[in-house]
Amino acid sequence: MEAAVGMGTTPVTVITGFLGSGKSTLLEHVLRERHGRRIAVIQNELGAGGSLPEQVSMLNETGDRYDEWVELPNGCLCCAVRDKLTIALERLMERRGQFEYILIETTGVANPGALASTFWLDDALESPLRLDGIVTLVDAANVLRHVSARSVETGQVNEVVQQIAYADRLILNKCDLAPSAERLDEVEQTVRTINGLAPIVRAEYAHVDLDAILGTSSFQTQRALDVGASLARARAGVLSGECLPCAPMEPHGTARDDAGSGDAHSIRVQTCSLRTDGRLALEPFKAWLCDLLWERPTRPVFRAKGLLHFAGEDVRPHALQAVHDVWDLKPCGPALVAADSGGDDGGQRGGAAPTNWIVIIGARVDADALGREFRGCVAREGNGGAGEDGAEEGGLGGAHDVDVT
Ligand SMILES: Nc1nc2c(ncn2[C@@H]2O[C@H](COP(=O)(O)OP(=O)(O)OP(=O)(O)O)[C@@H](O)[C@H]2O)c(=O)[nH]1
Repeated sequence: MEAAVGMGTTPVTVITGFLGSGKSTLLEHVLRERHGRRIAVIQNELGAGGSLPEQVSMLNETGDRYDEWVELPNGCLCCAVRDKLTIALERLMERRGQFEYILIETTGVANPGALASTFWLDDALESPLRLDGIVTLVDAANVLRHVSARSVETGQVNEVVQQIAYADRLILNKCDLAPSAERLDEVEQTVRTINGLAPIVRAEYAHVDLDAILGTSSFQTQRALDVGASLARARAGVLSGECLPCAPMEPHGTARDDAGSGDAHSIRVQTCSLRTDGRLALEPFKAWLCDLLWERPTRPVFRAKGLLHFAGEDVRPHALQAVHDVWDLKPCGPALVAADSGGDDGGQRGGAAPTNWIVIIGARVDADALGREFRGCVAREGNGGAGEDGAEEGGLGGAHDVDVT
């Protein structure tokens, strides 16, 4: 890794990539490695706006947490909360001596070009900060379907393509989920046609050599402007079918991001955050989840995360992670400490009823219906919840038709 910060500027690396591609996994890898740097992290997640994303992504099995964590409010960094990003960066700069590097994790639908411009458009940030590079995670298991999603009416370039096009470094992640080496080569070739310049590193669980992504001084303003111009021409149809094999998007058209900022995201991504108190019945919850992820093609779910509590022996909170049709459920953090009620508590073994959270990101999300269904999973007499065993040790998971097409 490059040793110098250079002329007193603090380098910033932007970590981007579509929903579930492995950004938080990379962040955890970076923060756990012995790299000798004090790193401040700015995290921006779509969804709850409360503490759920932080709990899910940053609590490990022993309940460790990281310091120097700045969480931005709900909304996307590239548009709705861009001003908040500027303020967060300015605040961090007041504590400059306490860290040497800044990492920004964007939402899965951010446009890194809009984000990068923050660094040359804001005078207050331009001199103390230096955008070192944009690192884009590419989900080897899902990227082909993402880049080929089409919208004949709009001809829009989608977020996945933008994120790949603007990258200074590309991580082809989730290589373990590719069905064959040939398919992986095909995925890499497709990525290469969108961005022919950025080095590509293949990875599993975002395990990469940090020298390949940090301190690379790889960001160039002129290249970012050129990429922006190419994408704009592709959007206008000029480059359709030439440089970017991607231009069109899904038939459900252009959508404004949830926060209604005025910056259009091309994928109609909607987010809903659900919560319910009590302990959930494991089997009904699993059945609902599988139905949600696998059986509703007209309302696809791209991503779900949750912090859940089940009835049964294992009273530890469980983190749910789902990306398209693959999901897993693992214990995270210590069990809630509460006095055992001793009697019939409707499956609330472990004492006071805990709160379950789930964030669902998808298309045509019907929050009311999902809320009812989620609440229906609370353990009670008759749905197998009260008194049944909880999640198995080591976690549960599911995969359905995991294909790269
Ligand atoms: N099999 C497999 N799973 C992975 C890999 N990398 C990450 N995951 C899993 O994929 C899920 C999503 O990973 P995250 O790191 O949370 O993805 P993200 O890009 O931060 O997600 P969003 O912030 O919601 O966009 C988690 O369950 C990870 O454990 C990988 O290389 N292989």
